[in-house]
Amino acid sequence: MSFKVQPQAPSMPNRCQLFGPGSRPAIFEKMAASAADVINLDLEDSVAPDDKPQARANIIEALNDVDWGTKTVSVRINGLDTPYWYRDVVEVLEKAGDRIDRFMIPKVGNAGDIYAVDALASAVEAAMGRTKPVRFEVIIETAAGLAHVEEIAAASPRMEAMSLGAADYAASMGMQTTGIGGTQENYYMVAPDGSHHWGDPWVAPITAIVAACRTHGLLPVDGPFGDFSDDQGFTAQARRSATLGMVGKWAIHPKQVALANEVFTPSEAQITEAREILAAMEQATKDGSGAAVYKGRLVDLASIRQAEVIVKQAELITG
Ligand SMILES: C[C@@H](C(=O)SCCNC(=O)CCNC(=O)[C@H](O)C(C)(C)COP(=O)(O)OP(=O)(O)OC[C@H]1O[C@@H](n2cnc3c(N)ncnc32)[C@H](O)[C@@H]1OP(=O)(O)O)[C@H](O)C(=O)O
Ligand SMILES: [Mg+2]
Repeated sequence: MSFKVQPQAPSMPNRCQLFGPGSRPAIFEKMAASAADVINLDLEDSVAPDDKPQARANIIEALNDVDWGTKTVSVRINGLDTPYWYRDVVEVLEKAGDRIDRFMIPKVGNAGDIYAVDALASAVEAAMGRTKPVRFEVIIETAAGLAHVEEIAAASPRMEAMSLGAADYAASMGMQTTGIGGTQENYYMVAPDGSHHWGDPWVAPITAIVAACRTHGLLPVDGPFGDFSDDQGFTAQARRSATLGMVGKWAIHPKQVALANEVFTPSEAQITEAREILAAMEQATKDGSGAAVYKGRLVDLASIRQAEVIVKQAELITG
């Protein structure tokens, strides 16, 4: 371990982030009634330019009037290359009351983008006498965002979570794809027998995001999976992300919420195994040993840390 101890990510459930366009207020109550841990009310790419002012007004009304229960509520503002984002920040913070928890900042390219939103949010909060600072989550979805992922993670004490936006990321990187996340038809290896084996083109940005988040104590989150008719594909993508250290995934349709919650909630079998490993290591420690054999395989002090990840995830969900 480095002399600098790795900070803990915020202790909050973040298994599923359900999105809905701010221009579609009829679904807000349904979003609030869903089993998602986080709600993302969108002002960015799911809202047409002419609808932005009305979407802002809808979101402000919903933040004041809808019962969001214990969910984390986040508003995705427009990108810093647009004329909309400053009004998103100012109007929402001036009028939305205390029920807003996070701003999601899309297409961040460097720490300066976070600084700009931080400065504006700080000024509005001071002017309004707001005592609850809004927290930030960002989307890594450009080449610049990936290149500067660590400085972005460290950019502000407001930072809480970071997601991969597979569609914009693919566009920015010039990837030859049209699908949003998951298996991409042309990303395959050919085995000696000529059969095709598909690889995961998202593993590099996911790993970079997880490393930046873990270094700076943020929650790493997998973004959208566009084909909401493909449950198997969603679950496979979510399982890969969970295996690589992400804590949750977006849902762009309500049917994806249960799928995400299932993957990012440790199963009974995973929890039992983790507890058995901890028990085996407790016995090993009593016996004066730093290692033990569990089900025919080595477990040691690192296994304690691995098992504790799963036990802590389970405890976070059950409270
Ligand atoms: C890719 C980049 C992104 O920006 S992703 C995030 C932005 N996108 C969105 O926010 C889209 C969110 N989803 C939707 O708008 C809709 O779900 C839809 C358009 C995809 C489908 O809506 P539709 O009404 O046609 O779907 P139905 O199957 O008919 O709905 C069934 C039922 O559920 C209700 N519903 C629909 N959507 C939602 C929702 N989001 N939340 C809650 N409830 C919802 C709907 O009203 C129906 O209700 P019922 O009639 O049964 O009562 C990213 O940035 C990148 O770059 O990667
Ligand atoms: Mg995007």
